[in-house]
Amino acid sequence: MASALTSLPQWKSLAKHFDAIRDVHLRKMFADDPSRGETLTVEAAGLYLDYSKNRVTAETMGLLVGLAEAADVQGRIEAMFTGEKINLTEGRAVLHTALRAPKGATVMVDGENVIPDVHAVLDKMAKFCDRVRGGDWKGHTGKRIRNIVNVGIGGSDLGPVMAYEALKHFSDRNLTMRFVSNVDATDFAEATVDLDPAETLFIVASKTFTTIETMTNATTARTWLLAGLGGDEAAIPKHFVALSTNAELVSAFGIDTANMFEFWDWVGGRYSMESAIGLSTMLAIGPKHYREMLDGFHEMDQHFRTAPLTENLPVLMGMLAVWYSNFFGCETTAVLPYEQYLKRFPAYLQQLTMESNGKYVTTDGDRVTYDTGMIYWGEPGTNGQHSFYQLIHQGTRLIPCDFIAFGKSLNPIGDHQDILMANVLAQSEALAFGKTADEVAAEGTEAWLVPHRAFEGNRPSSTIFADVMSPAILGKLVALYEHSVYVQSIIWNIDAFDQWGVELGKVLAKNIIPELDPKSKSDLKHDSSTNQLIRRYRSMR
Ligand SMILES: O=P(O)(O)OC[C@H]1O[C@](O)(CO)[C@@H](O)[C@@H]1O
Repeated sequence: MASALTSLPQWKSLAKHFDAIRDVHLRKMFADDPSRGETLTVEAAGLYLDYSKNRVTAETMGLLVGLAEAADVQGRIEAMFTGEKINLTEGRAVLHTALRAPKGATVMVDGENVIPDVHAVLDKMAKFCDRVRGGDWKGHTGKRIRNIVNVGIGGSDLGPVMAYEALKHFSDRNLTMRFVSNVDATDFAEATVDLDPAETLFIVASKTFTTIETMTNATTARTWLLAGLGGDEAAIPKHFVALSTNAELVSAFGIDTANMFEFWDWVGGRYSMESAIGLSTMLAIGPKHYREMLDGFHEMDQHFRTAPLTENLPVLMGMLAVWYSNFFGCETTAVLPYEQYLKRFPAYLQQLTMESNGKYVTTDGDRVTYDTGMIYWGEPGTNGQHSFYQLIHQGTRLIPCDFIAFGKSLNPIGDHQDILMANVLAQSEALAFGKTADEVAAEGTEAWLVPHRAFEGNRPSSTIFADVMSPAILGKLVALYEHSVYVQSIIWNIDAFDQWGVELGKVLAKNIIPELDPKSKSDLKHDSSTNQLIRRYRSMR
């Protein structure tokens, strides 16, 4: 049965257009339209997007925008910003944009303006951060806090880690920041091996406060702290704070709810890095820089909400993703930041993009008849050039790339920045234009070697430029990808804000835990493979 999406006339026009341009080389596109490097660009909120090295023409972009209009992208954007319950399967509004709205804004959820609550939590976080950073918040023995350990996983870890790394330049170097996420005890052991419990503050970050990895690590942290401080339970409130939507479970865990920083069910885990989940970020960079980050997010939000679709950065990026996923059949997108501070950005994006758009059921409950979310991956340049770029240049798969680069370095030493920038420019040029067999032969290459040394090119990429890494730019970049993900989900008619796909494994793991005990008498009722692996593990313990 054809789906509503693929029956749209706009979809059909795109399919027809795709047949016409699928084999057109970027060399020809640039020859036919020598100014496309200037025209197929957009600049907004301090980000410059050059999408001219994509396998598109102005006509393609018009057709993609036509599809976005047909899918009512503008209406769906407004629905998100105004608190409609667009997370259908969980019956929730999706309002990460409210977290970064200014004090005077109004965003209604169930008849209540949530902005005063958002700012009350931000103010509470700022006061707390000032006390810790200023040395007024003392540990149990009277020593000031010098180590912060964020205990969380998924959205309660990836955003904080990524933001800490991204904004390290702005961070207080007197504070040691650590992040524990994996239930593998090695993560906890290595993160705390050199820390003095008397100077250590644990942030237990969990929206639900039920996540087994986080609760296991938090319990271990409690034991570690008490062991180091003579077992006095009175130490807990001075060394533990919680970030959660679940006051009841925070309290049951033994953390004073006065030391809990709240957020709400309309903030998805992977959209929460600027909620209370950002406490570690605020501790590292301070409340002023944190506000600058929120303002950066907000500027991109405003752009997304108000700019015409043809000049709307997240819309254009989202529609390009649809183009590559559904027409070229691309399976992955590489995100390649030429900025060392963004080294964890691809890992962060993996959750944002794949937990959001890894869905095969439409909002109407039907199986989709087209591909949805692509696989996102990447590494900072130039490191990736010396490992996996070979496959992007000469492999058999088409991998659209997002290059992210900056005009200035926060560490301007010698000619590093020019060399870095020359590389990012060279990569997108080489990918697009390649090197023909004739060009290779003309260099005197022996005939048998020519095919190996030729580059067919026609590999698409987008380049995003910003001035210099800063809290505001980070906010803009994250918001850009968040909104691009949403645009894709609108076209595909999937719920980008639930994550039922992670549930089954959680339930099965809970069942298996008691079965791992070698003394367990319970009959193993799994498949023969799982049964045998459990028996093996029992004997290996
Ligand atoms: O913050 P919590 O509730 O511990 O959840 C952590 C992560 O687990 C998930 O629910 C997936 O299992 C993510 O969506 C979330 O970011």
